[in-house]
Amino acid sequence: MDQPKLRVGILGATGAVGQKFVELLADHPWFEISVLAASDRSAGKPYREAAHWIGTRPIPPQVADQEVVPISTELDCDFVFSGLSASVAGEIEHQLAEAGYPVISNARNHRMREDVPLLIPEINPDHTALIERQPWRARGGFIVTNPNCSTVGLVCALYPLVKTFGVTQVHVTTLQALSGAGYPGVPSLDATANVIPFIGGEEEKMATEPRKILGKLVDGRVEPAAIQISAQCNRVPVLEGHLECISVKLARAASVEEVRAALQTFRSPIADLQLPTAPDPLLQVFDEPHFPQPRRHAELGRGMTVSIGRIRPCEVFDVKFVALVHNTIRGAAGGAVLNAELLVRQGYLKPRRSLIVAEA
Ligand SMILES: NC(=O)C1=CN([C@@H]2O[C@H](COP(=O)(O)OP(=O)(O)OC[C@H]3O[C@@H](n4cnc5c(N)ncnc54)[C@H](OP(=O)(O)O)[C@@H]3O)[C@@H](O)[C@H]2O)C=CC1
Ligand SMILES: N[C@@H](CC(=O)OP(=O)(O)O)C(=O)O
Repeated sequence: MDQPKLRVGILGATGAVGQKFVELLADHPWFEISVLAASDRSAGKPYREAAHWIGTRPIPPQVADQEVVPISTELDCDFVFSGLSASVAGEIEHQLAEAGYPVISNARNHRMREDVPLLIPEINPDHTALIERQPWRARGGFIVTNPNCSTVGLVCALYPLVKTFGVTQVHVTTLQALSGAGYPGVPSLDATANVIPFIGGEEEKMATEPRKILGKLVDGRVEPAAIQISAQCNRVPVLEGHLECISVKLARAASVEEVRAALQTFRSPIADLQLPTAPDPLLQVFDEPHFPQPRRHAELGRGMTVSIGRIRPCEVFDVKFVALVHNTIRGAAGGAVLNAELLVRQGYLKPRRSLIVAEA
């Protein structure tokens, strides 16, 4: 890109997802970190003191001593990424959009709002048109969200089948990593050598979010896809990577080989946009019967690839397989960064100063 880097703020920069944003944005070719914002507990401290750093690489040196600031409507940046706790994200993101900031959010609060895109660039890049219906648009502000981490893996795996054969019913059972619960997350006495068969709100999100993402944009509104989804969600003692066992009823009959071919040959509609964070290919299909595995494959495509394996006939529906998604990269910070890259290419993200000058 032949223009200066856009200056970004990270809301919730000290949290588990905020730290992933810091890692992914430290050397980003289009964006530079300008603001690190968190709660009053962290404000005023250097980032290395405020964040309990859980990354496996050191804190990027350019932000280690940067002061964490409180969240306000006068942040010195062109747009913000939100990795805020859902307990506060709804109100804060709303205020920032109202103040004219584009908000690229990872939190659940605004995902199902009618005028907010629930975006996976490889699946529904056209849904960004919803931005034009948002009440904050005239002042330059808007909100775009990315889906729940398990939803992302499910929808990426389903999309080629939806396009090629149609899908009517889905049953999915998840095995979700501990990092999905943030830090410090699940108590060690619950998590160690154990499985917890409940993640609050997760099954409801998996049943509803895919219908919006796979929905069609008609007269500026999303008509949800008519797919029935039943989800069962479990927390397992894995660090990163949600594994999902998926059974699918197709709208028209297809052999396992046809299903495999649809997944293997899927080409993303944004493949030619050369977005820095987009994986190529989006889907990695394994033939080995014991793949994909979280420890071995979650990092594929720098954590942005969705891996698929064990494609076989289903005795109840038509076909079943396993999918793996990196929950804090593709399912969280990396997904949001890719959303922002698409918004740059579509002309929605620009230097904020130029908008303010144009308004004056
Ligand atoms: N972990 C994951 O895999 C995924 C998480 N998400 C979502 O991403 C968001 C962040 O999750 P995660 O990083 O795990 O959560 P954490 O609890 O680790 O981090 C929460 C962040 O929010 C900040 N915060 C909390 N209260 C306030 C407040 N009153 N004002 C300003 N900032 C505040 C915290 O700042 P401070 O440190 O100062 O308290 C911290 O930076 C959540 O909405 C979560 O649901 C989505 C998909 C996947
Ligand atoms: N619930 C997810 C993480 C999460 O916070 O999801 P959401 O952003 O949809 O609330 C997990 O535990 O793995």
